Amino acid sequence: MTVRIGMIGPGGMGRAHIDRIHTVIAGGRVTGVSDVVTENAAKVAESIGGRVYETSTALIGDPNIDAVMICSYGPAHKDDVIAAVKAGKPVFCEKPLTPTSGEALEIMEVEQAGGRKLVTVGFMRRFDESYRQMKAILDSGEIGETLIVHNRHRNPTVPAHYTWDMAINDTGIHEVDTMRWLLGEEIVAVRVDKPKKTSHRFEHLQDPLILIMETQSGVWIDDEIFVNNQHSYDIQCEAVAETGTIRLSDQHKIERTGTLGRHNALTMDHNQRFGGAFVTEVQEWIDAVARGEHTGSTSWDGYAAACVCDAGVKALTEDGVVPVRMIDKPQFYA
Ligand SMILES: NC(=O)C1=CN([C@@H]2O[C@H](COP(=O)(O)OP(=O)(O)OC[C@H]3O[C@@H](n4cnc5c(N)ncnc54)[C@H](O)[C@@H]3O)[C@@H](O)[C@H]2O)C=CC1
Ligand SMILES: O=C1[C@@H](O)[C@H](O)[C@@H](O)[C@H](O)[C@H]1O
Repeated sequence: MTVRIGMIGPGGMGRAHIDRIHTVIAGGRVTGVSDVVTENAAKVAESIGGRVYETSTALIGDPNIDAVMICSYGPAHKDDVIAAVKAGKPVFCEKPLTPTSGEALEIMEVEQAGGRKLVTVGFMRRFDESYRQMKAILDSGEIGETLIVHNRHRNPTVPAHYTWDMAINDTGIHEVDTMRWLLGEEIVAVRVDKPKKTSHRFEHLQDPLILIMETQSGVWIDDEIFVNNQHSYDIQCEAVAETGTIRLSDQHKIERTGTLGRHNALTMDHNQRFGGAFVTEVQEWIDAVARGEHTGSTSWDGYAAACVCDAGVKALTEDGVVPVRMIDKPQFYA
């Protein structure tokens, strides 16, 4: 069976997923697209020999679409995720599930009422080989309890429409989810430290910033978020445990040695750095859809991450520690 996928919002991320699905991933094909910019939808549909839909509602409602992939921007996710769930279709939604926790709660309510887990959130770092190796070592207990985790999330630049809160709920949300998964516990409190701002790019951003998080058991996490570093997509993570530390190694693909010394080729974007993780993530989703099962992060994960981000966004405008508020995990997501 080939899973017929309808893609909503084939921009940069959506087109990269289409390319993966049509070249290296087995078992699926994007057969329809919709976009608020209809010319974009038409162009992408033509390039893949697929159908263009006037609206996402029409795409979701078409019985010839088996599953839905949402790659529009965060604030547009909720309505389409809910429509797909109501139509009983598996839906892969790029991160963030929603920028705020209230919207994610609405999704969970509709999903639970339908009685089937249908929503998968695109937190791809869970599928990255190097993060997986870190987690396996920490879970084995061989270096004791984890005490501190240091993270760095750096981008060369971000577009002008990147709003002030996105440093937390669009960028930092990757570390929020990865830390919940890596440590297997919830984050209970956050603080944002605000260093001197870069003179490059946008006045409306606090860039860089340091997001400080604390987990239920007291693990202390820091995350430097710097989205206009002008040089590379630089993701770092180091876990400090009782008798050892583990960190992601440098993510360069090659190293050249010559008269000018030794040089790394740094990754410049998410597709270069996490290409392998995206392939594994989307392959597992398509396989699960074909079997009629759920896989990957749930709406609960999208909700829990959004709760931490809500507190982080508040902490961006206030001094001091902000507690994270979330409901108890429903049995449905256990
Ligand atoms: N996992 C990762 O590392 C990454 C994830 N993303 C996520 O992917 C999503 C898309 O990001 P990009 O592709 O970078 O953005 P983009 O701006 O390149 O593409 C978004 C597309 O969605 C369309 N769109 C916007 N609102 C819509 C609506 N209501 N209905 C239908 N189409 C709509 C736009 O016209 C555009 O074609 C975001 O949720 C973003 O956070 C983006 C980059 C990396
Ligand atoms: O998800 C992503 C973008 O949406 C986000 O805006 C960037 O900051 C991240 O590095 C990238 O992985």
